[in-house]
Amino acid sequence: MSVQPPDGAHPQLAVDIVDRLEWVSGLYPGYRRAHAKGSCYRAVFLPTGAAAEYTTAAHLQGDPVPATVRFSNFSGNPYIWDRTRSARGLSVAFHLPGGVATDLVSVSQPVFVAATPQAFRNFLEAAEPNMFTGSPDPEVVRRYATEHAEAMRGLRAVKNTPIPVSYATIRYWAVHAFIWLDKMRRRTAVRYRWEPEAGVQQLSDERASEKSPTYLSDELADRLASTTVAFQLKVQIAEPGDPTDDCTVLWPNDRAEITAGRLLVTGPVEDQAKWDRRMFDPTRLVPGIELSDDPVLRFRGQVYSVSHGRRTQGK
Ligand code: HEM
Repeated sequence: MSVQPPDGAHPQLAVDIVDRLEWVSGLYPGYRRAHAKGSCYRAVFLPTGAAAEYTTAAHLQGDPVPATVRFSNFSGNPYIWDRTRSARGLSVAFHLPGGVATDLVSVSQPVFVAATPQAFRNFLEAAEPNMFTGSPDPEVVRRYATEHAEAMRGLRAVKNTPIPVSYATIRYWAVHAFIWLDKMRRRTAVRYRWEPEAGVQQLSDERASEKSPTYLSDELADRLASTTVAFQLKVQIAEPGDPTDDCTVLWPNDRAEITAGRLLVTGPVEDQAKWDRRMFDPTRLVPGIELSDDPVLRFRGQVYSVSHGRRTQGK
């Protein structure tokens, strides 16, 4: 297992961004500074073997792999109502022999709102609540969007995020490009997506208004008692020239795609507190996978460590 070091470390920017996340969502000691509300579940990943042609990564070959997953809501507020229109997360830790793990962290939108860590810092500055109204100043947000045209697709995705029927009826994207390496060290750029086997299902505003503040975890408990919760791991294969360094840009729809495996969620973990403390880190990789040159991806491990450090010290 390796947590790949970033090319350029930005320790001060990571601290600045975590401070700003606290300002935008509020400070909740002991909780993640983003995706604070969530729960962890046992799971198993069943690889199809289709990825083995492109990567030697141990969890993508053929044998079933035990996994732990965490479903979450985007906000840093752990009490946020589930019927809020905002992104949801699906984080997966694949457990390999010898205590090794590799993580895949995904959200319910295909692109991000910033192409660089610095631009995301500027976005948070624009999203800061005005001290008199308690809400972001629409004029400041508009200015950010004008100055960062590349953010428009991500901002639109945030605005139109569906309110899901269930955590099990959402499509989740890992957003960034990753690099797969085969036995000959040949490199292929890929992007991951979890496709829900239950289909994508969302609530109308009227139906959502009837839902309880915790309906997503309640619904998942009921669903797991009576049926299987499953996702297929779809992997888009880049063609030469497809950008790997920009998580605000999609690759064309006609790129080849493989189904790398099936994730079956089986039930809640017994030790919820232990698993919730864990840091799910998109840069925790195994041989056969490398980080792409996406600066946001390379930065995430640093900023997650700052948040993890604070919350595990009860701050
Ligand atoms: C510069 C960009 C980003 C910043 C500053 C940021 C910040 C954070 C922070 C502080 C946490 C809490 C970490 C912890 O305490 O364990 C977090 C969690 C999370 N982030 Fe990000 N994030 C960024 C980009 C992204 C992107 C592009 C995605 C899309 C996949 C994403 C998805 C998630 C998810 C799903 C979680 C919850 C992980 C879990 O279940 O533990 N983030 N983020």
